[in-house]
Amino acid sequence: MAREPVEVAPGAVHVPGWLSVERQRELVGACRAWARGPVPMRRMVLPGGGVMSVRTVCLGWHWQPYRYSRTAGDVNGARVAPFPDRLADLGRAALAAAYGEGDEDGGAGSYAPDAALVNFYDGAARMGMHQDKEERSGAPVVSLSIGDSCVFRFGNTVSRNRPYTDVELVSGDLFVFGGPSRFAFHGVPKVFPGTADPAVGLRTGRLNITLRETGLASGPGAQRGREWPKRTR
Ligand SMILES: O=C(O)CCC(=O)C(=O)O
Ligand SMILES: [Fe+2]
Repeated sequence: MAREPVEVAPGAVHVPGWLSVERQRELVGACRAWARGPVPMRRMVLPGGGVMSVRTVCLGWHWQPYRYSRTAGDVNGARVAPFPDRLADLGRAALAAAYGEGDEDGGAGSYAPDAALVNFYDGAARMGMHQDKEERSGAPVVSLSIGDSCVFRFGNTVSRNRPYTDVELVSGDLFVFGGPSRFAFHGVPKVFPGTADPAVGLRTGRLNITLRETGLASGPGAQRGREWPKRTR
């Protein structure tokens, strides 16, 4: 059962226990398939040559530090898998759960995510404080967590330093950041290995799926990001 949403910062909402165990199992199965390709899940290489500890595969648009493209020039040159409609539906439901918004323009019903990053963390993986800022849309980011619990550090829009709030994200939790928090720094300083419920189908590790509106393509939904706060940085 979903517990009450908690507003961690203005526009940043944690909804514990939002995904049912069945839905989590389904997503774990889907992530296994997405991880195989056409662009395989891999550790991203940063422009300075460092290699991320998290493994990532993208849907809809390929993200590599620090831009989106349709093809994965940094992996195998293949075009990324299309963005699945059911993830867009899940994104709209997530926004409604976090913000309680309906079908009005700019509300949950008009959310049209077109890119997903699927991240896998083993027990030693971390993600440093960063902003999700390659999107041209100011629409919220929807984040779903499955498997091992972690510390999710949610900060401010000015720097990667304090003030920030550490939130424990548990399997099934939803976290949405939009509005004034859309371009806040955030990261994952710690994963707790072995804390996952085996019923979700992940023996070890943590999966995180973020849904984003890139604002990059023309077509339905492309202008909807205008309804959300414009990025300022
Ligand atoms: O793993 C998480 O909870 C956050 C992932 C994230 O920030 C990202 O993919 O940009
Ligand atoms: Fe992020």
